Amino acid sequence: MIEAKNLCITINQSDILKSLNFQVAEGEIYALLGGNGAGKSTTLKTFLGFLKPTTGQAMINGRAVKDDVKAVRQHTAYLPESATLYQHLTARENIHYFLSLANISKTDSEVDQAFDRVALQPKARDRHMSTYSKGMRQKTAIALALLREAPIFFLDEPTSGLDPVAIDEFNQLVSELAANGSTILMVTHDVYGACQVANRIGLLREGELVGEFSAPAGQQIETELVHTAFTQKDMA
Ligand SMILES: Nc1ncnc2c1ncn2[C@@H]1O[C@H](COP(=O)(O)OP(=O)(O)OP(=O)(O)O)[C@@H](O)[C@H]1O
Repeated sequence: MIEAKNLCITINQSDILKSLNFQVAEGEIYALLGGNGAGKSTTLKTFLGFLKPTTGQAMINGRAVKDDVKAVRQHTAYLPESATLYQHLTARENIHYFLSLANISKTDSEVDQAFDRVALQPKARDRHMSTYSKGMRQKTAIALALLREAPIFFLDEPTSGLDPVAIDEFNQLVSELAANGSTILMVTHDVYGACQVANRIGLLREGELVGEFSAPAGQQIETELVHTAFTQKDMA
C-alpha cells in the first residue's frame, strides 16, 4: 500500500533521506520515529507529492506518487500537526465545504454518522471551529477523511498537545481505522505514543532507517534502539 523504495532526497547537496526502504501494508499502523531533523517531515512531504525523490520512489498502491500526484491525493488523508480547517465555520460547514471541493455530496445525516464514528459530541457539531480543542479538530479532520473514503492516512505528530484522555481516544480511533482496513503512516518523536498505537515502528536517524520492529500495543521499545535513534552519529 505505502512503500519507500531506495528513497533518496538530496537538497542543496545535503542528503536528507538516504535510501529509505519500508512498507506499510493495508490495515497496518506504521510509526516512523526519530529525533528533530531525522527526516520525518521530509518523508511525509515526499509521499504527499510536495517533494520529488532525487532517486528511488515513494509509492502508493504500486504507483509512484510523483507520476500522478492528483490521483494519489484522492486516496489519501493528511492530518498535519494542526488540522487546517476554517475557524469561522462550524465543523459541519467545514465538512460540507471540503467535500464540495472534492465534488462529493453528503447529507447531514451521513455527516452525523461520520461524527458519531469519531465520537464528536453532537452539541459541538454546529459550533465554530474556533471554539474547538486540538482533539476535536482532529476528530473533524478524520470524519472528513471517512466521508471522502480515503483509505490511506498520513499523520504528523498526531498526539502532540493532546491530554491523556484525548490521546487514548485518538489511539482508539486510529486503531479502529486500521481494523477497518485503513493504512496509516504516522511520524512522531513520541516513543511511548508510537508504542501504544503502532503495529510496527521504524527508527529514523539522520535520514537512515536504523531499526525496524513490531510493536504490539503497549510494548516497551528497547532502550538501546531509542538511544540509537535519538543520538546524532557524531555524538554516539
Ligand atoms: N528545504 C530544505 N533545505 C535544506 N535543508 C532542509 C530542507 N528541508 C529539510 N531540511 C533538512 O533536512 C533535515 C530533515 O528535516 P525534517 O524536517 O524532515 O526533519 P524532522 O524529522 O521532521 O524534524 P522535526 O522533528 O524537528 O520536525 C534537517 O536537517 C533539515 O534541516
